[in-house]
Amino acid sequence: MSTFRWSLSSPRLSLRKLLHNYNPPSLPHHLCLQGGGVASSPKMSTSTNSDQNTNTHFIPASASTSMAESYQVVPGGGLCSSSTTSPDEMDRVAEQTFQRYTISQSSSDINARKSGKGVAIVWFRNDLRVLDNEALYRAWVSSEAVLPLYCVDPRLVNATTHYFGFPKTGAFRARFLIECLADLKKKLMKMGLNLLIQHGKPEEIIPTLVKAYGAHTVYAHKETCSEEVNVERLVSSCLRKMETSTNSTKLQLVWGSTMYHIDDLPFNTSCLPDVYTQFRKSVESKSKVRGCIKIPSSLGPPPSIGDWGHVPSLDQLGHLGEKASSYDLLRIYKETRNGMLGPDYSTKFSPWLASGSLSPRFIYEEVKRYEKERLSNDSTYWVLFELIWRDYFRFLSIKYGNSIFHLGGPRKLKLSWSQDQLLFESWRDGRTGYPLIDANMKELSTTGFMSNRGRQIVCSFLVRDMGIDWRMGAEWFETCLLDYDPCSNYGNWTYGAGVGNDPREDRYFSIPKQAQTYDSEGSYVAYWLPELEALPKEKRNFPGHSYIKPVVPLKYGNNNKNIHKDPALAERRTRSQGNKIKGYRR
Ligand SMILES: Cc1cc2nc3c(=O)[nH]c(=O)nc-3n(C[C@H](O)[C@H](O)[C@H](O)COP(=O)(O)OP(=O)(O)OC[C@H]3O[C@@H](n4cnc5c(N)ncnc54)[C@H](O)[C@@H]3O)c2cc1C
Ligand SMILES: Nc1ncnc2c1ncn2[C@@H]1O[C@H](COP(=O)(O)OP(=O)(O)OP(=O)(O)O)[C@@H](O)[C@H]1O
Repeated sequence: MSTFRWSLSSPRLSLRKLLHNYNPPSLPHHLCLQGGGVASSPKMSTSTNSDQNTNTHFIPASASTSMAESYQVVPGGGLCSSSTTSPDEMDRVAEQTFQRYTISQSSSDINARKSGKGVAIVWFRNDLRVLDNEALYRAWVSSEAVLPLYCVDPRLVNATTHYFGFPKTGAFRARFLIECLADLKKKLMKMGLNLLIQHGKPEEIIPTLVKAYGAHTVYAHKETCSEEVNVERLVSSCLRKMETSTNSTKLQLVWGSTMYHIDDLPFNTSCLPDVYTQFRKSVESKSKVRGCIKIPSSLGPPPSIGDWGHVPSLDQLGHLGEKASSYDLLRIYKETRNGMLGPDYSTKFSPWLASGSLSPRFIYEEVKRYEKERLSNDSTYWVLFELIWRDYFRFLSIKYGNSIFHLGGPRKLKLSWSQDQLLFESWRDGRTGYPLIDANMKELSTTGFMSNRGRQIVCSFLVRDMGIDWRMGAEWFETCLLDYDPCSNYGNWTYGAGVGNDPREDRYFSIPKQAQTYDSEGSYVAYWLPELEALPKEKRNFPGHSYIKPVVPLKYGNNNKNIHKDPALAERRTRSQGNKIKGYRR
């Protein structure tokens, strides 16, 4: 069988370590696009020690490297067509992808489009890509010289989450960001530009640059959540303050984070359907996904800059010495996507989508190409189906504003919740006594990733079995996730906590049932909890006295016999159960 694999072109990234952590020999090798190019972004490197910031790697002794080597997110995007893609091959696929999504300088109409004068700044945010980047394209069209800029904003990297004070950006995502920036810089240089990296607040840096280079416009991608929108407002207002009778510089915000463009929705976002299926059916039948923006392959020269700055190091992002620590898969994605173990069950596109290194429209075009050139089935469609979820949560964040971050959620429900620190910590650290929960939480803190199935299960357990304030879980995810995106994270948490737009009233995930269905042989739990490996397969998820005693009983379950006997914890548990019962009486 010919085999193909997903190949994002993406950052040389710590996700490699993540994948390194996966990969028991029994992994199903099946998830992949074929035929060339699934992404256009930074690349995932095979080299763990390839830059000076990468001196700390998490590679568990038990992990074999072969799978990690074989599951590479390919530079330049593209779906590779071999089971052992070499770096050379990946570079070739990346180059082909780049050609496909750019316009050659010799193309006849290319210069006809470029009419602008002076300097335009591109302020990169969560759009760390060159392909399908409308802000970059518009800046090029409207100027003689483009100045690409990234601001290392202390509010993102050296800050804490809103309510519970966890680190705002954990070590894995910080490392991922570094790799995305390094890759973006390299790509821009290849196109005759560079990336100016400055440390500080955009509202302070941008006006200074505008003044120094006489920039007439600042282009950036529009965000939707209040923290990011506030920064947009501050930048705009600082630019307005600089305005003189001869000089006015505008901040031009461009939409580019979703597969369906906001202007192509068949409704205003204030009337967005609250139920996902209605949203999906409506956009599928009435909207069209726009083509990717094709950008010239050469964009330079940039304005003359003395010091372009360096890609930040991990310690500059507040993580001194911390551990950050080919196959034809697309055709069977629908059957595998609920898996938990290994690199191949799902696409792993999310970190690149969240950093904007990868555009969802790019995936759309590549899936369509795969369908045309190879095959089209439920699985190929299902990737788009999942991407519509991502769009849905992004548009919901516009409709519901800050309520997605509030305890009562978009439905403004007044439920009572526990903030029991001990229970929360047992969840966070993977010590609840339920192997499926503990394995997932260990995977999260060790790699910065967790499967969608795992996220739903641990969310349900925290809010429904422990009765804990869902925002504690959401903020912990905000700290840890490589693919943290405020809309998808808080959207899914409000949904899972029953304060969002879920038409189902009590979305309870029964752990025994989930374990039997998705980890029937206990391979996943044994991978993350090696102490369970020696048990018979059918016992690994139900280890009884061979494992930590469960810290709470299940809401629907009869495992109360074996509950933790620590009286303080038991007392707290009773309280939190009380809260929970009260909380769920609607
Ligand atoms: C409690 C909870 C929190 C989550 N937080 C985030 C988050 O911060 N960032 C994030 O990108 N996703 C989040 N998700 C959604 C989902 O779990 C991840 O997108 C997915 O697991 C990423 O793996 P993948 O790229 O292999 O996904 P695949 O299964 O291959 O799906 C392809 C793409 O579809 C999109 N997608 C799939 N499922 C969802 C979903 N439920 N909601 C939104 N988009 C989806 C993602 O962009 C994903 O990359 C969360 C889900 C839950 C239940
Ligand atoms: N990108 C983001 N990531 C995480 N949290 C965010 C993001 N954007 C906004 N928030 C959250 O949104 C909330 C906004 O809080 P803020 O105090 O500004 O307003 P509020 O009083 O909560 O809301 P409102 O003004 O709508 O009543 C905070 O919980 C903040 O953390």
